[in-house]
This record gives sequence, C-alpha cells and structure tokens, in this order.
Amino acid sequence: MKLEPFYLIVDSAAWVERLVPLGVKLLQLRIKDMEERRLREEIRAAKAICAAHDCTLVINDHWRLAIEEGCGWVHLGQEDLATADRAAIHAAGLKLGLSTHDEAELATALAASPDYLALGPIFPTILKKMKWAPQGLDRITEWKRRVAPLPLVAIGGLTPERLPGIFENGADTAAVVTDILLHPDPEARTREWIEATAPWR
Ligand SMILES: Cc1ncc(COP(=O)(O)OP(=O)(O)O)c(N)n1
Ligand SMILES: Cc1ncsc1CCOP(=O)(O)O
Ligand SMILES: [Mg+2]
Repeated sequence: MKLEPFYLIVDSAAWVERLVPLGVKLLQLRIKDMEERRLREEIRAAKAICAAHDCTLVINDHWRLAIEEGCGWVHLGQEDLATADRAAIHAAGLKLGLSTHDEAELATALAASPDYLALGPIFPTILKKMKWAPQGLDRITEWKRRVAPLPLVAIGGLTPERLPGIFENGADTAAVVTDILLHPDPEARTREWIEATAPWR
C-alpha cells in the first residue's frame, strides 16, 4: 500500500477545517483529555470535512469511538494497543497504524498486523516528553528494512528542510505537529509541506 507522504496531526476539528481544504490528504485527529460527548462531536466534524476533501482521517487513541463513528483508520501507541480490542478493530474493518520507538516495540507492533508503522522521535520534539533519545536518520533505514513492505512513517521534530533526509533514508511518510501548528502562518506552512513532499507523492 502506498501512503501519502505528508501526514498532518492536529488536535481539533477547527484545525481540520482550516488546513484540510488546502490539499492535506492524510490527517490524524489527536485529542487528549476531552469528555466523550465533545470528542464524538470533534470526530464527526473532522470526518465530514475530510470526506468532503478526499482526505484520509486517522483517529488517534480512541478506537472505540472510531468504530462507532464509522471511521476508516486508527493510530495506537504500544500502551493503547495493549488494552485495545484488536478483534473488534479488525472486525470493523479499521486500518491500523502503530507507534514504535525501540526493538521490543517493533516486534510487538509487527505481530499486530498493522497497515503502517511509525518510528519516532527522529529529531528532538517539544510536543511531549519522551523517554527515547532522537532516533536519527540511520535508524530510519534500519526500520524500513525490517518493516517493508509496510509503509514507514517518520515523526518527531520534522520540518520541510529535514524532509530529503527522511525520505532518502527510507521513510514513506513524514508526520508533523509542531512545525505547522505553532508556525506564525500555519496555512502558508501547510502549503510549503505539500510542495516539499511532492517529489515523494
Ligand atoms: C503517526 C504517529 N506516530 C506516533 C504517534 C504517537 O502515538 P503514541 O505513542 O500513542 O502517543 P500519543 O500520540 O497518543 O501521545 C502518533 N500519534 N502518530
Ligand atoms: C507524538 C509523537 N510521537 C513521536 S514524536 C511525537 C511528536 C511529534 O510531533 P512534532 O512534529 O511536534 O515534533
Ligand atoms: Mg496513543
């Protein structure tokens, strides 16, 4: 399966409304700490906008709501995966993306039959405190060798300037939060990302 090379991660339907119409084709809704009723509304709104713009929507963490709302993709970390009902996810036809940060997590993730694997953090990230040191570019090459033919998503500290290094070392997709959402002009930066990823589309 070929995965879109630009993977935008946002934390609200409002961001989806702002940025997806610019031409984003793969988007993750990553919302932490929200009560279920509001979360469901956010998912519904994001789903409608993505459907209208032919953008693949991935729901982070909330696999039950993703099933109930008829979404197509879910992204889970290793702790999420340990408590998720994989049979229910599979039965609902949801595609699955999984995080990996080290060898043990890679083995666990590969055994769960994912549709893509993510490796991070490639560079230092300010989004969240992580116990793993930056993986660096060589690690991408090693991970690609181990996960192929599954698509490999690189995440953590990515910028348009860093994309050639990511893709030349074997990543199929570059995921981003901070470089776009904290940019003074998120719309312009999103367009830069779309253009910068064009050679790998
Ligand atoms: C594409 C992608 N890669 C990694 C993550 C991180 O997932 P996880 O380890 O579960 O951490 P949280 O994002 O849930 O804090 C991701 N969301 N997306
Ligand atoms: C959730 C996550 N998992 C690995 S790095 C990361 C954060 C990446 O985001 P940013 O693009 O803000 O560095
Ligand atoms: Mg998670």
